[in-house]
Amino acid sequence: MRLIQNMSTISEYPTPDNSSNSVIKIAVVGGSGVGKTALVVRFLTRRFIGDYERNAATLYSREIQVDGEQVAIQVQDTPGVHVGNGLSCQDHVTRSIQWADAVVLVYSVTDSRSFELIGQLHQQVRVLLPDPQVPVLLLANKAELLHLRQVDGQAGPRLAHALGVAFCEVSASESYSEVHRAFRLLCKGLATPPGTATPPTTAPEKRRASLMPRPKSPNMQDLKRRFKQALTAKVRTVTSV
Ligand SMILES: Nc1nc2c(ncn2[C@@H]2O[C@H](COP(=O)(O)OP(=O)(O)OP(=O)(O)O)[C@@H](O)[C@H]2O)c(=O)[nH]1
Repeated sequence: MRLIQNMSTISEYPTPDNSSNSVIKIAVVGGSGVGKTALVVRFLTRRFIGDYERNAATLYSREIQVDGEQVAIQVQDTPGVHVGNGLSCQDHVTRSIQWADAVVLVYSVTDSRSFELIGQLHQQVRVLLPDPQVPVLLLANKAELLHLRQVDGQAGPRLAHALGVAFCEVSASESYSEVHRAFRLLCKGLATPPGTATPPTTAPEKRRASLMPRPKSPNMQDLKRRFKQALTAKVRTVTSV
């Protein structure tokens, strides 16, 4: 991986529990050569760099603005997966997904096999991150290569709808704004509104949980009443024997 200015590459792999609670963690997964690195670099630096070595899993860190708020994000660019006996790179992908607050599933519109992988990858995401509130984005890349298109323009939105995830079609090479919009869409729901920042001691799971609807708090009076009723019923049963 060449050195990219204005962006810190932290390490090959994130340690799941030591990152700050105020960081949004995004895992980018998909088939090989679909443009994962190009997309991440485009999003974080605005630049398209066309030539990368094969990705061996790189974690990028950056601060971005989401709705006027400065948000720290970490993006895990994972190695491409292949279909064989199951998915290869399973371990890398598994660890990245487990670590993430949000997931981007990438395919290239010029590669139908990368599209066919999405179903399995999504299944893996839902097993590893069963909370339905975890944002997942299906991202179709290389949209400008019209003459090489293998995946129909309607197939992506249809699949996204069936999986219950967001969808964007972009070209990392042609458009920074499309890529930026797609990632922002993902970050939007995760950015903590001003004045409601969670204390840094809170575990990352708690922040995710805070996005879920809270169960109604139990009414103590009602609980006492129900407890009393249950006891009375038991006493009645015992005395009637
Ligand atoms: N024409 C075009 N080429 C792109 C686009 N995005 C990426 N590419 C090219 O696709 C190739 C693969 O891009 P990468 O970003 O390395 O893909 P990757 O998914 O990270 O690949 P792995 O490291 O093998 O997992 C490179 O030659 C990129 O220049 C795009 O939007 N349009």
